[in-house]
Amino acid sequence: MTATEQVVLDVDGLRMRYGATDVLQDVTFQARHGEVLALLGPNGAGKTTAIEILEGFRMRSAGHVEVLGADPARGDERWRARLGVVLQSWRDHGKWRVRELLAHLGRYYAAYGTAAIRRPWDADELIEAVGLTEQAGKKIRTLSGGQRRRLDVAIGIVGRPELLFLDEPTAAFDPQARHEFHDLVRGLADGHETTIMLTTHDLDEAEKLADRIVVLNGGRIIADGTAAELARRIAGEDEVRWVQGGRRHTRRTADSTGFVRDLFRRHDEEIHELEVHRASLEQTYLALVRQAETTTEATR
Ligand SMILES: Nc1ncnc2c1ncn2[C@@H]1O[C@H](COP(=O)(O)OP(=O)(O)OP(=O)(O)O)[C@@H](O)[C@H]1O
Repeated sequence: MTATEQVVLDVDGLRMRYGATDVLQDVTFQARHGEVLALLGPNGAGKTTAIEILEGFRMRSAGHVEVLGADPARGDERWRARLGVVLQSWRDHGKWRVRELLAHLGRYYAAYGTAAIRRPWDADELIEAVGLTEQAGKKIRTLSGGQRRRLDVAIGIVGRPELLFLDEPTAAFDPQARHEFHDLVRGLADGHETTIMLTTHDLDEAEKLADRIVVLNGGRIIADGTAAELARRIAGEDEVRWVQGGRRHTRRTADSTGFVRDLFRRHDEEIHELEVHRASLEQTYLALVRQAETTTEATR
């Protein structure tokens, strides 16, 4: 098995029940090594509950869950050192300086380094990777909201996690910080082969970052696939536009990649201004949730 085929997260028939209410029912999905998976869903859908179960912070009611080869309910320190978690903003240690705190927290991971993964991440390299070089010597309480969030991410990855959980990572970011953060996350997945599971309400972010999208609604998975696959489920077809011989053409197709490949094979340099449009993830997501809610109401 190659590294990229390796299943890092394996969830099968997960159920979580509070009293008489199931807040997660029959949740089944997997994530493979180096994948970025976005978990989407309306408020109260069960995202935080699911993630806390995967992180080993909450006991499930039923189902099979395997994270980095272990049951999170029984994960030991060595297992935990391979996970990274970015939750709310780091509010403690306001008097600590950025480099000092990261070097301090990093020391915990030194015992868990392997031949393949040197732990922890060198504090200065990490600070540069998250774009805090100018703030390295500053006290944490003097950082802006966006800088503090970058520090949260740095704290989450200082142990070079193999699997990283990000809970609404860019909620307080300005557009530039968001853009840089997206590059950082893609770099972690592509360059460092970190598997990432993130929750977000920002559908542009999910579309940009995620290799795969899982949509939860009312505790059940209502969709699982790439943004393009989900869009096709709803919209059915992509729209391809191009200019050929001075004329504008438009075609709807369920296989835009195959259509474009064929178009170039047949007409090659005659093709100009090619565009492929598919339903935005936002349109798709809203349609999926609406569809799921209509079905639930009909079966009530
Ligand atoms: N300890 C608890 N006891 C009882 N019910 C709970 C508990 N924790 C969460 N719930 C319920 O479980 C459901 C799922 O909550 P959860 O926080 O997982 O949703 P979410 O998708 O993360 O929502 P949001 O987008 O608002 O953060 C909600 O109806 C919530 O009220």
